[in-house]
Formats: sequence, structure tokens, C-alpha cells
Amino acid sequence: MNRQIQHLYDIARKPVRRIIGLMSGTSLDGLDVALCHISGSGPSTEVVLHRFATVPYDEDVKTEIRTIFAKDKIEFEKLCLLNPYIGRLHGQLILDCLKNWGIDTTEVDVVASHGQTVYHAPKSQHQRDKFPNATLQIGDGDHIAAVTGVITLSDFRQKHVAHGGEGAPLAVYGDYFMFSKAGENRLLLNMGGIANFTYLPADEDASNVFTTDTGPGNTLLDAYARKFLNKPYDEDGKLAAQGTVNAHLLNALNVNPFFDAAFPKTTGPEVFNVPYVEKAQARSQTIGISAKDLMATLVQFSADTIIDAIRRVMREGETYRIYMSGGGAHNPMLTTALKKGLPNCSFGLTDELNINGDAKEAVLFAVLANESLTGGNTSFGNRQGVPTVSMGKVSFPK
Ligand SMILES: Nc1ncnc2c1ncn2[C@@H]1O[C@H](COP(=O)(O)OP(=O)(O)OP(=O)(O)O)[C@@H](O)[C@H]1O
Ligand SMILES: CC(=O)N[C@H]1[C@@H]2OC[C@@H](O2)[C@@H](O)[C@@H]1O[C@H](C)C(=O)O
Repeated sequence: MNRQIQHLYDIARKPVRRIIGLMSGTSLDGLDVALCHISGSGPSTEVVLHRFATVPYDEDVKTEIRTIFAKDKIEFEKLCLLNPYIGRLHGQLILDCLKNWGIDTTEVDVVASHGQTVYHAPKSQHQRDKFPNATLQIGDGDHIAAVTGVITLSDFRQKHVAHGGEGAPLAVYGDYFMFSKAGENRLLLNMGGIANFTYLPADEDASNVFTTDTGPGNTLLDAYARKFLNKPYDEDGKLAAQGTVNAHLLNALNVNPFFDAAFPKTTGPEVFNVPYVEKAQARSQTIGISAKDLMATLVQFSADTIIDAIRRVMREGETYRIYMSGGGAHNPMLTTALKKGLPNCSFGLTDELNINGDAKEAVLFAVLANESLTGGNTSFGNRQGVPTVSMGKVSFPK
């Protein structure tokens, strides 16, 4: 047997695996690095988040990614170059984190890498009959494995697509394994660039879990913070707080086939971007509104689309607790609007469930890798958007 396969086999049999989960999301703020100690699998998964860091990207890295990110037309050479470049960068950032933490690479069993989504095209969006759902993440795992010397699992979304899914949201698997609780209807709401949630029923029935993207989280807010404030985001919603929601613009923003499509569904900055807002402004004759009113309206747009999706899932007379995570959970304008729109729900943060909300998505990929190595016994029935599959491709260091 190849020694590397033997090594992977030994890792799969360990009582506790030390897995680094990596996530670089649509906000392009940086790389989330979560070193997790994981035991068990499926609903018995136990995760201890041992170390966590968000390593901010240099402006140069953001600029390079933006040349191809979520764009219909790109320089193909740049896509080809960025694939190994991001893989090597992520490998180096892992080494930097480990050095800061005083941890040797030999103390890590596996790296679980999401990569960088550069384009997301579910069928409902591309509308080309002969093509399936499609999504593309780059930053190849072979480069991470070569730079770190650690076995790397990567490219988690393709298996989901191969079995009829849209490649997202994958959070549902980790949410069910880590957070499902008998007796409490839970909604795990993540507000990154795009917002999504998982519904975990109080009866813990895996075939009844539910997940969907809801639309924009911070992506539009960040785009306009860059434009108006020359900053990556509107810190604590300060600019939005000074404005008033413009009802005409809000109505126009709410008109898109994504919102009419059936659940579950996914989207990305390919749809929700500055031209999307500019077209809505033109239609609603609100091009001249102030920066602060525009920001206030965009916050309300994110909040309303999240509220609407959640309301459609909730059953009358039942109680639900919403656990928020992702950068949007730090924006008081957004969280206040959500609480106002969902007065019958109680609200908390995933931090109460012992997972730092900023680390949650990086932890998810560590859990998915753990499940591929040791689990695979949980059936999600025929639940649409939650195929019962093992995800991630293996890269050996040599
Ligand atoms: N104090 C704050 N005030 C307002 N917004 C904040 C604050 N802190 C973080 N954010 C928002 O959170 C964003 C980062 O969120 P996060 O890291 O969850 O996104 P992501 O993982 O890149 O996105 P996705 O989950 O869509 O892939 C920032 O770009 C910003 O919009
Ligand atoms: C294609 C893609 O990268 N989608 C991301 C994005 O960011 C949030 C939302 O859109 C979600 O569907 C997904 O990520 C999380 C980690 C998920 O799959 O659960």
C-alpha cells in the first residue's frame, strides 16, 4: 500500500483528529483558519475549536481576485494563474498561523480547504437547458498539501452538484452534526457576503432539515462602503444608521426571479452587485438619493429578504430560536431590523453553542473532511439540497 494511503487510514482511525478548516468567502476579507480537534462523526461529532484566526488579505490579493471574481467575462490566463497562486498563498498562511500559535505541522492531521469561489451558476440563474448546476472554487489542494506537507481535502462543492445540488449551502451538514438539539427548533443564520440559514427541527429528524440562501447579506453593503467610505465595510452600520429607508428603491430591489423561485436556492454576487442596485435605482427613479439613505435601504433589503425566507419556513404556533453568525451578526443595523421583522423568534449567536460565529464556516469544512474520513452513515433522506454524500478530494503532499 502507498504509505500516504496508510497514513490517511491511520488518521481516519484516530480517536481525535486535528483538522485545519479554511474558508475564504465572498466578502474577500481574508482567509479564516480554524484548527479543530474533532472526535466522532455524524450527529456524534464533537468539535473543539482549538485556535482561530482571520488572516486579512493584502490589497494586492483582493485586487487580483476581483479581476476574475463573479464576472461573466475574464482574462482566462488570470484564472489559470490564480488557481495555484491561491493554493500556495493559503498553504503559506497556514504555516504563518501555525508559527504564531507555536504548533508544528506534524501536529495537524488534515487540512480541509474550501478555496475561493470565483463563479457560482446554479441552473436557475444561467438558464441554459443543456448545462447542469455549476460552481467553481479555485486554490487547488495539491498546492496546499505541497506547501504545508499536510494531507489536504478540498473542492467540497462538486460532489454536491454531482448529486443534483447547487453546491451550496453546505453549512446544513455541519449545523446538523454540531447543533441539532432535541426539543428546540433552531435556525442557524449565517450572514456573510450572501446570507443563508439551516433549519434544524426539534425532533432532530435528518430528513427534515432544510437549508437555503436567502439573498444578499453584506455583499451590497460592502460594495457601497468601498464606494462611499473607501473602506471594506460600513463599521457597525454607522453610515446606514444616519439614513432613512427609501420605500420606492426597496420595492424595486425586491423584484428578481431569485426571490420568486422555490426553495432551496442559492445565489451570489454574480446577481447581487452594484449594477443590480443601479438598475433598481433607475427603475424606481431614486438615482439621486443620498449615500446614507442608500445604505439604510440596502440594510433593510438584506433584512427583509432574510425575514421573508425564514417566515416561509416557520410553522404557525411553533417557537424558533435563531443563532446568528458571520460578519453580518456584527452589524447592529442588520440585527435590529431582523429582530423587528421576526418578533416571535428568540435570537442568539452561535457563540452560545461554543462556536465563534466568525469561525463557523471554516469549522464547517473541518467537519466535512472529518465526515468524509470517518462518517458517511447519516442519511438525509430525499431532502432536496441535502444529498447524502461524502465531500472533498484528497491531495497527498507528494
Ligand atoms: N463591525 C461590523 N459592522 C458591520 N459589518 C461588519 C462588521 N464586522 C464584519 N462585518 C461584515 O462582515 C463581512 C465579513 O463577513 P464574513 O467573513 O462572514 O463573510 P464571508 O465568509 O466572506 O462571506 P460568505 O459567507 O458569503 O462567503 C464584512 O465584509 C462586513 O460586511
Ligand atoms: C458558492 C458559494 O461559495 N457559496 C457560499 C456563499 O457564501 C454564503 C452562501 O453563499 C453559501 O451558500 C456558501 O457558503 C457557505 C459556507 C455554505 O455553503 O454553507
